[in-house]
Amino acid sequence: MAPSADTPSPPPSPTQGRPKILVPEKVSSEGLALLRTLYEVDTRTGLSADDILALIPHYHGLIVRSETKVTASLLAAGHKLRVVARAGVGVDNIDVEAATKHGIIVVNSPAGNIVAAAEHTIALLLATARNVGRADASLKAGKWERSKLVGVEVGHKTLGIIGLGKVGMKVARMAIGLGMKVTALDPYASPEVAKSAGVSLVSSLGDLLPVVDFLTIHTPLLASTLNLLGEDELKKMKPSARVLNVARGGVYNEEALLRGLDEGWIAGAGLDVFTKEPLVEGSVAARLAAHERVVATPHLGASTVEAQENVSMDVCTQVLEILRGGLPTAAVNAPLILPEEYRRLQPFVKLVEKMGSLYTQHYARNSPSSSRHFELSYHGELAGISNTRPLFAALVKGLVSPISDANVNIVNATLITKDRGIAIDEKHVRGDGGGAHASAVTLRSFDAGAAEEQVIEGYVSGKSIFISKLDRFTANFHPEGTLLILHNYDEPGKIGHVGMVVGRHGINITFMQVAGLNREARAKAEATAASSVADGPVEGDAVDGPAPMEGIQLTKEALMILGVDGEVSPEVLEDLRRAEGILDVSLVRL
Ligand SMILES: NC(=O)c1ccc[n+]([C@@H]2O[C@H](COP(=O)([O-])OP(=O)(O)OC[C@H]3O[C@@H](n4cnc5c(N)ncnc54)[C@H](O)[C@@H]3O)[C@@H](O)[C@H]2O)c1
Ligand SMILES: O=C(O)[C@H](O)COP(=O)(O)O
Repeated sequence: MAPSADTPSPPPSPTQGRPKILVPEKVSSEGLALLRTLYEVDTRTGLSADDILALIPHYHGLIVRSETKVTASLLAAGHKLRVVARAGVGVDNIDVEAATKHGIIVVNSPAGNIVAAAEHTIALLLATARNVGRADASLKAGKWERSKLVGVEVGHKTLGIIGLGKVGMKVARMAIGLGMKVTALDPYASPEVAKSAGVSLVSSLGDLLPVVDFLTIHTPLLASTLNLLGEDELKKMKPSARVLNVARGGVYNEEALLRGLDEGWIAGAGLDVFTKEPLVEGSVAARLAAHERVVATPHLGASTVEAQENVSMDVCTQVLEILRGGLPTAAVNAPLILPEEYRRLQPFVKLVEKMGSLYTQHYARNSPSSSRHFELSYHGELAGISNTRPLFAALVKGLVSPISDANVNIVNATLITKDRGIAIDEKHVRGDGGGAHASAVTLRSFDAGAAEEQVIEGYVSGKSIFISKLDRFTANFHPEGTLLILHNYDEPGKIGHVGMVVGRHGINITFMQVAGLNREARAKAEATAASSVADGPVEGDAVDGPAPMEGIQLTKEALMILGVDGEVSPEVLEDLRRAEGILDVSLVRL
């Protein structure tokens, strides 16, 4: 696309064959100096979106922070573009899918600004506690308002953290250093790591919200975290509580937070991020930032000299490598599958990713203490494949995608397992012929705390993927769409009752399947039932887990798998869990 007459002219020095990199935001000079040894680097801040669109056809690399919107049309206009680098973590301003489509690599710096974000959270914590912003403004206005600006101490108070990942854990350690008690909610955090840091973990918002004096959020913005804290949740907190957000705008519902501050259900807020940045005059976000009980900063979490040097070095090193044909260390969209392996492995990659996601949503929900040791076994023809790297990466992607916005690929999969304390062994089971199928995959999770290992088995038929086993149950369903998985006693009337509950909430069932106990489990259950009938109950016997209604019903357990259309609210799940004979219910989005 040729630049139009009213757009800025291309960079002054005509290229002498050296690749060119456009930097339209403030990026630390350390990394840029490294790039200048080999390439032509143009730092041009203050450009409009149209300016960048007009200039982009001349550039091989683009380095941005969170302000530049790297849209599909900008990427399409970048005929020479080979890499887009995000000097920071979040890539929500980049259309990664469009970049992948155009073969443009997107890289970021996953860890360069963690300390900066955590320190900024602590700065907002203390500023909200001691009215630092208001006091400063009042003094600058020539006032001396000591009695109006009395604050509260943070020492001995309870800080609630939602999301105990890289930033959350750093905040926890700093807060403990300030003498605070720290309680966190993160269903996927390691209890061992939390315990060793002195953080107590709770398993629901209901357990967290009423007890905290301060609340801070450190999750990514995902479908599951958007509006995580609305009116109902904020009203569960002490009216003296203060809330912080240095993660992403949208995790607190901004309208509810504004009302909470106006009506006094919440005492104050420290906000660094907003749903729309920069703020739009008159918007709810702008009214929040202007509120007298809010200390607000313009997305400064990562804005320290040190963090900017870190992220600049991280991404510039990668841009340097990519433009000379090397590999990035933190690629956001490196292909999960290499072209030559694509045709052969593609359906299995899809299957294994779904198995990982099914594991996290169906099992990890109930056993956050899982030691996260997995075994991925390949059976039949698949056992003969030597490069299973895409399958390994697909499992990691499936395991973490329901809880993280990390873009897992063959380049960063191992790094992500290390970061998250996940151990995966791969096993090639040659000679078993894949059972009933030409090739099959088994995922086992070993959990030191649980009585049994957890097993998911799957296979591919043509281009379709199927789950054939979930623990002791033999199944045969497509792991796709929204599923409700119910563990229940297999009794007459159960299906009708479940259908009624779901129908009452206006949810349409697209398919339903009952998965019964497999042969081995059934034989075991029958033996247990027979011996319990022969022995009779012994006084004082302890019963672990949900007690069967009668011994013989051990043989009548089943899984009911429902494919559903429409939104499944927590109330639907509660209604289903309350139904007689239902042992457990999980909602899985695949
Ligand atoms: N303001 C800034 O300038 C700035 C700087 C750095 C990072 N960030 C943001 O901070 C956030 C956290 O970054 P990180 O590097 O610590 O990410 P991370 O992936 O290391 O940690 C996120 C944690 O959230 C947990 N989680 C996911 N869904 C959850 C849920 N529904 N309930 C509870 N916990 C849940 C995950 O298990 C994980 O432990 C991201 O949104 C990132 O973009 C902002
Ligand atoms: O995602 C990030 O790294 C932070 O939100 C920082 O964004 P920034 O680089 O625009 O400061």
